[in-house]
Amino acid sequence: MAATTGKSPVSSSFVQKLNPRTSYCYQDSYSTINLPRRLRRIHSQACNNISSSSDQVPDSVHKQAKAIELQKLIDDDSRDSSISLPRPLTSASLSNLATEGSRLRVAYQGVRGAYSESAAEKAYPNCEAVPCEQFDTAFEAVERWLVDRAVLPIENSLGGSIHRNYDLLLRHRLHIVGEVKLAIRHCLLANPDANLEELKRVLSHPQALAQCENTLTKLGLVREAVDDTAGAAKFIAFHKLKDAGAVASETAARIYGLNILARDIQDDSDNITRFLMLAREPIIPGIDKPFKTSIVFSLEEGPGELFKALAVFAMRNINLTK
Ligand SMILES: O=C(O)C(=O)C[C@]1(C(=O)O)C=C[C@@H](O)C=C1
Repeated sequence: MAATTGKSPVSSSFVQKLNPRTSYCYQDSYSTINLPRRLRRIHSQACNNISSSSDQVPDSVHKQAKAIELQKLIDDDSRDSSISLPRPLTSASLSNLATEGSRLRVAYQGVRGAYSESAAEKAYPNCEAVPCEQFDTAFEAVERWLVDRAVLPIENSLGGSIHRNYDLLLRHRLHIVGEVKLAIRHCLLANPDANLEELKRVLSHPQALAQCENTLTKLGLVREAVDDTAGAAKFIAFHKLKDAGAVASETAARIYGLNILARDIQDDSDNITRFLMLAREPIIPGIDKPFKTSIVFSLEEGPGELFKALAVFAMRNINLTK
């Protein structure tokens, strides 16, 4: 499918155009009547078939046939209780997916060479990382079954929590199924015919610019925020800019043919970003190993409300972490 080639970022308008009929079938059956997984799949096929019905046969005949077919499936399904519930991913099935070499498709925000792409590859070593223009597009790509997972940077050791991305988790209905920590080692990149003295400005993701605050101030460069680090590298390469550099990874330098003017320019050598892996279905925690569960809740205003809420965890010896 064009959206999964990994060559160019997926835009939200592109996601809209992709076979909306099939996607709606999945979505409708999932959210409104909560059909088991097997039925959901077949329900979408039924929708496709209806769309390609031949001209000679009256529509009512097709609809009746589909109704009978669907009723038979529901009857069959209710006889077999083992398949009558949606089947969430288990931790075992997840690790199989990663090691069997099946190419899991993982959406990330940015272009080739972004740190999120490296995070996707670290979490799922054999995956096909799918670049998306915006985070919303990456989420939507999972929700519409175009990809299997999305990657989301959530916290950085220097910059702290990425609040905008926490909000995205609330706006969408995806589940956190894993996390990876990635050491972020920023480079100052420039076109081969540019040199440090000529640089006046530097482009990058706002988080990356903030992580290199000291170095960039010392160099006296004007900061310009763009969507992702690799996008900045691509931009200065494409426009052959001589007065602008980019803060991005060594991988981005290689992909876009840029020179590395300085390495490890982040303010702290221990610069770690934590990324979440998101899926349509949750993992049901087992008892074989410790699991981390994320909870979001709000409280009434009042003395001791937070204390009382946190006591619920303390009394059950549950460790709280970020
Ligand atoms: O721009 C990128 O390359 C990203 O993957 C995004 C991002 C972020 O949002 O924090 C990821 C890691 C670094 O902390 C800097 C930028």
